[in-house]
Parts: sequence; C-alpha cells; structure tokens
Amino acid sequence: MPTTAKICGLTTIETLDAALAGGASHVGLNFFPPSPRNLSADQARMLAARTPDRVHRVGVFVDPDDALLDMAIAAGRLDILQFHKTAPARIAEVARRTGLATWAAIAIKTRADLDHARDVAGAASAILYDAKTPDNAALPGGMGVRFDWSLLDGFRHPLPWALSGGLDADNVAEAIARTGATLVDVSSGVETAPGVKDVDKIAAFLKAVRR
Ligand SMILES: O=C(O)c1ccccc1NCC(=O)[C@H](O)[C@H](O)COP(=O)(O)O
Repeated sequence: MPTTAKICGLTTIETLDAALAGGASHVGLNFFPPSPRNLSADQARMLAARTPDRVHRVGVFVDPDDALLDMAIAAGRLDILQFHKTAPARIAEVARRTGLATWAAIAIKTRADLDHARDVAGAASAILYDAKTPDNAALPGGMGVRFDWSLLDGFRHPLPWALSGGLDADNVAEAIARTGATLVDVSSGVETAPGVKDVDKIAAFLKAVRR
C-alpha cells in the first residue's frame, strides 16, 4: 500500500496549496492556543474552504472542551479529531457525541509508553505515534523530536496507526522502510521557523514519501 502523508499545522493558503499540490492525503489544522500554528475560526474557515473533500481535515487538540471542539469542527469542516494528552474516556465521549473519527496521539520515548496504545483501543479509531517532547516543553507535539523507531518492532498495533515525530524530507523514506508506516505526519520538518511552513520543504517531503 503506498504511504500517504499529513502535513500538520498549516496556517496559510500558499502552504495549504503546496500540500494539496504535492498530494497530501490529510491536512492538520491546529486548535491549541499556545501553539504558533493555532488557528482562529476565520483562518480555519478559509483553509477548509480551499481543501477538497477527498483530503482529510484533521483538527489537532490538547484536551479540548466542547466549545472549542464545536467551533473547530464547524469552521474547519473537520472529519478527523486528533487528541494529545486527552483521557481515553474523553476521546470516546467526543467520538460518540460528534460521530467523527478520532486519533489518539501516543507520546513515545520508551517501550513502556507503547502500553498507552492499548488503553485507547476501545476509544479512538486510530493511533498517531508521536515523539514525547521534554517535560518542560511548551507543546506536546510539533517540536521536531524523533523517537527510536525500533521501539515499534514486533508491536501488535491495536488500531490503524500513523508515524510522527521529527520526520523530514531526508529521513522519511528511511522511517517508512524501517517501520512499515502507511501514513506519516510532519510539522516542523517542513518549516523554516516554528509555525512558518515552507512550500519547497513541503514539496520535498511529499516527493520523498512518494518515492
Ligand atoms: O504542532 C503543534 O504545534 C502541536 C501543538 C500541540 C499539540 C500537537 C501539535 N502538533 C501535532 C502534530 O500532529 C505534529 O505534526 C507532530 O507532533 C509532529 O511534529 P514534528 O515533530 O514537528 O514533525
């Protein structure tokens, strides 16, 4: 199965268009106010309006309340909700209430962290394996941190999954070959500064995924 890609944390029309032109299967819209990639309702509406329905619109959240979710779902025309630092019961509740697909981000640093993947098996529809950011980090994702891909060796994935964390155009082919990922996710690896996506880096990343 060919690997597909999510470009996460898009904030401008120019970079959204680069993701779409390069064949991204998913675009990530961020709704975590401390993030440099956070979107207002108006920004999300503008980006979502340009995104064809064949491309999944993934909302990125950190333990959100219902008001934030409802605003983001409507403005971003979201069809997938991605949760960081959110309890499995809360993810299940949101899935029931909204009827949308849900991804649970599992922060990985050691093999023991993979146990959390089993905790979300009955709650989320898919897992995003992401690198654990440092304890004092401002963000639980989007920091270009990579985890040891060999930790996934032999792991019985309880749900469909995607690979994330520190990917870029130079390492994504190796990451796919090493892990067998069929969906990869990138944010800072296609930026020139936190929150500043680059059209050439997006194109190079998507080309490397296709190769
Ligand atoms: O990107 C953010 O600012 C962010 C903030 C809060 C929670 C999650 C966030 N990003 C989630 C993503 O899906 C990123 O693409 C993923 O963590 C990989 O990021 P990177 O290592 O920079 O490619």
